[in-house]
Amino acid sequence: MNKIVVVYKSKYGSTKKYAESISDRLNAELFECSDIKPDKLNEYDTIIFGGGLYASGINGISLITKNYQSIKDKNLIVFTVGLASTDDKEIFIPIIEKNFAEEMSNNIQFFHMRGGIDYKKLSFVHKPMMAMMKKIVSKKKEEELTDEDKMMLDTYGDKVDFTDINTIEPLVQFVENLYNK
Ligand SMILES: Cc1cc2nc3c(=O)[nH]c(=O)nc-3n(C[C@H](O)[C@H](O)[C@H](O)COP(=O)(O)O)c2cc1C
Repeated sequence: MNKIVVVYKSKYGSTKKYAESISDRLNAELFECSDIKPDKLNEYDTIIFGGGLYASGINGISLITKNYQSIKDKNLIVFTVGLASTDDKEIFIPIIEKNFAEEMSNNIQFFHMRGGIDYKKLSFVHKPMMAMMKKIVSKKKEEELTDEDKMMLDTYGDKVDFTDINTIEPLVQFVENLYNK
């Protein structure tokens, strides 16, 4: 019997929302990252991991990278959730390069979804981080600003929610195709 698991790490809830919908659609078991022991991953033949983006790091991704050798023969899927627009997939190349060794990134299927931010709810660690990022970006010349920088400056201090559950569809179809071959 084929088994699928969805594991997620979510600080403010966007990644959790996507992970729950993906597990519903695929009839997959669902775990918050800290509720699953690495050994348990061996029970599944498809592992879907989702994590929020924090300063280009993927929250919780060490579950996959640290245990890669024992899970590398499985279907591995990682989805990220961040504020940045997902229209241009090129912007995720440096994020993948930062988080994974080349062998891993060649063997993992990636998907990117959009999250949100509510500055009022940021933790005591994240609030000054965002203030620092704003300070750095504000010093850039207009022509040096990336789309991501502009979006951050436009939404700084506010509450924005770009989550769109329909954007799980490519991931869901990818996994369904694995089983319909
Ligand atoms: C300190 C901090 C750093 C962030 N860095 C990034 C980033 O590098 N790229 C990005 O797209 N979004 C970034 N975000 C936005 C989060 O990824 C976004 O809020 C996402 O919805 C978080 O998902 P979660 O609530 O499931 O953890 C950052 C947010 C905070 C608070």
